[in-house]
Amino acid sequence: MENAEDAERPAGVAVPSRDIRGFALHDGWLGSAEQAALVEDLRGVIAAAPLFSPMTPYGKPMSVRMTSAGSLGWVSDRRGYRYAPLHPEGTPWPPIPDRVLAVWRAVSGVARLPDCCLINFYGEGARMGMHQDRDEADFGWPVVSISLGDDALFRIGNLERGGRTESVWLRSGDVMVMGSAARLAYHGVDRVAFGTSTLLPKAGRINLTMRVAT
Ligand SMILES: O=C(O)CCC(=O)C(=O)O
Ligand SMILES: [Fe+2]
Repeated sequence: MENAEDAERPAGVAVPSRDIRGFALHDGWLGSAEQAALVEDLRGVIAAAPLFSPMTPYGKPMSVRMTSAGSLGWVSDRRGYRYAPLHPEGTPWPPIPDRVLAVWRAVSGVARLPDCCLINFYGEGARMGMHQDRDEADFGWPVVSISLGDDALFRIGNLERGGRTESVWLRSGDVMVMGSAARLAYHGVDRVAFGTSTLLPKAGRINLTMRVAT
């Protein structure tokens, strides 16, 4: 028997294992071989579009290093946050790997494909403060997140800054969909438990977020 929530889910879209304030978590979505293949794909992306430390508009470099794949990439500098067609070095971003797009197709529930995959690399001590993802043109599209490597303590807040928050550990292979109620919720990464995974040769964590930016 279908429940109301399943009735709203388009046919063929995976059912999440947990729902935390609208953040739909697919625990362990990717097996270890798929994770390793994704890391190989990302090596190619990073070779073409090297990781860089974005400067916040306040003039402080972010602790997370970033790059992107897709027709647009997310950049930040003294002018602010935005999506740009070129890497800061002046080259186009490489295409989003098919294996990454396959995750979007399986969990996003929408037919349109993302035009940006932001790649975050968390080295030792890196974190991400509470923020909303709101540089996209239309918040009707979900954001799909893939975690690879070390465990991360992900904090979920509210539609306004402040208030009661809830935290969840994201582990290598977890996939999370941030849509509808969760799309504009504040969120951040308090810390990464460095060295908890052996997926990446020098430890650390990679998080991919696929977005429809335009
Ligand atoms: O690293 C994560 O799990 C979240 C990343 C994030 O929120 C972002 O890139 O906007
Ligand atoms: Fe975010």
